[in-house]
Amino acid sequence: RPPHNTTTAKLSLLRNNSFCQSGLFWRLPAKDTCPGSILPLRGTVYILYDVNISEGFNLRRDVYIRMAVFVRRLRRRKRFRNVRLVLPPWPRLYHWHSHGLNQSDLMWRNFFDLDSLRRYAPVLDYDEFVAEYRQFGMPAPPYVHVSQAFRLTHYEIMKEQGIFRDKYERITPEDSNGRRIEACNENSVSGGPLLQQRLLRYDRYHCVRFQGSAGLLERMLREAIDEDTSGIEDVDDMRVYAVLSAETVLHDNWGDEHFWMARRSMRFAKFLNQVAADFRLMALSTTDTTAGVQRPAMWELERPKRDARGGDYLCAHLRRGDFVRSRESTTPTLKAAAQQIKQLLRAFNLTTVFVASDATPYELLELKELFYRFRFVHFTPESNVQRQQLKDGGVAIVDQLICAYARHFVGTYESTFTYRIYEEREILGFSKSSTFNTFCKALGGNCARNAVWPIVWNDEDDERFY
Ligand SMILES: C[C@@H]1O[C@H](OP(=O)(O)OP(=O)(O)OC[C@H]2O[C@@H](n3cnc4c(=O)[nH]c(N)nc43)[C@H](O)[C@@H]2O)[C@@H](O)[C@H](O)[C@@H]1O
Repeated sequence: RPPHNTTTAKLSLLRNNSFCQSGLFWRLPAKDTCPGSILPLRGTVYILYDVNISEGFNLRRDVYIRMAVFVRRLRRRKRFRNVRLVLPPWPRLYHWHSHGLNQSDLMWRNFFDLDSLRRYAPVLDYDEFVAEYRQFGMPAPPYVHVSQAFRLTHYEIMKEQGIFRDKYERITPEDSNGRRIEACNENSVSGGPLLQQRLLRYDRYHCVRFQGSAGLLERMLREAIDEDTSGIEDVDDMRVYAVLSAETVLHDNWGDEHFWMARRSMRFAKFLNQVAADFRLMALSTTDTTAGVQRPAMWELERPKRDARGGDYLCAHLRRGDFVRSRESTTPTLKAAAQQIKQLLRAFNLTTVFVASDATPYELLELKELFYRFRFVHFTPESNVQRQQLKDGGVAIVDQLICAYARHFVGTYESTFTYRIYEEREILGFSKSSTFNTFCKALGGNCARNAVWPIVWNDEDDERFY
């Protein structure tokens, strides 16, 4: 796709612009010729981002946190006071196997409560962004003009004289031996398919070696804004930038109070919570009250607690799929997993196990047969209508929400799916011992355990941290 020429774009917009006839559409227009709704958008910087195409749902959630913490902080800077983070449409993910479902280009509101996200950081779903952007007077497609797109890639050698320094540099698509650097291929979707969006064009594409935390992105964006600014007359223009392979960016401070505030703001969409609550009630006789969990209407009202009891069931997250082959040495067989679950059920005097898994239906049947003296519960959508509504991503979230309310939880070694359940239980107020548990390869083995990253609270006004 050829880069779009900015000047041509500006001129054609000027000709067609029915809203803002007083000047270039992204400048502050005269009050009498433009809709009042766009005046507060003066100087907006829209940051679009996307993630490596092969990453799964739960790592993507972590990348969101890095970006959300970053833009919330960035808002403090004068040039970025109107910054917006544009949420990348979910492409069809590698793990979403179901057929007959519309699973590409999904908006975040299919999975998350956007109002809740927005009370932490200024975010827009992609279609909201396009609608907002069009108010600037874009009369016809392509509506969105990204002035610079940055495809991030790692440095080949991370340490200089043994030291890991924050740094970035724009590079050419070939290495010093003239070999093409695949990550720099402008037509590749490996950094995320964002630039393929039908209504979007970009002007300049940079391949960037990047090493450092989200704070370093500010420098990269400032440099871009400086390049795009010719003088006093366009210093406050609206700008759009895109960052691809944003998983390259590290957390400013992983696991601190900012991480946890952003994480707590990631409440799931209300209808997913309802499906999970109905299932917990009907299949597991569990309510918020009987489980003793905290879940105020707003995440800001949550407070530290450690006395959640959980429903009368144990939850096991048993990762199968690619883990069976790629992590063979740490992933238990079905039989070994069943042995470990049964030992835990006896230890906690429970009779019901809820299993969350990406196992095939055949594997699930095989597993169920190993629990003939216990109750084996697994969630599947109750109807085709519900399956269409939830999609594979929603089913996985319902699984997580059921595990989050269990008396005891055990998860899979090095699965981000398991880690997100740990976090949810930390927020809900469970004891660490009921949460941070990991399957071993075999019963009784001395095995590697997942890291324990407990929640960090700040119950005072968070403004003082900036
Ligand atoms: C090593 C890496 O691990 C990463 O997996 P990992 O961290 O477990 O976790 P995720 O990145 O979320 O990817 C696993 C995906 O598999 C499905 N899945 C896994 N467990 C369950 C479950 O209990 N219930 C349901 N309904 N679905 C499940 C779901 O679509 C989920 O997003 C992968 O994303 C990478 O591709 C790579 O394999």
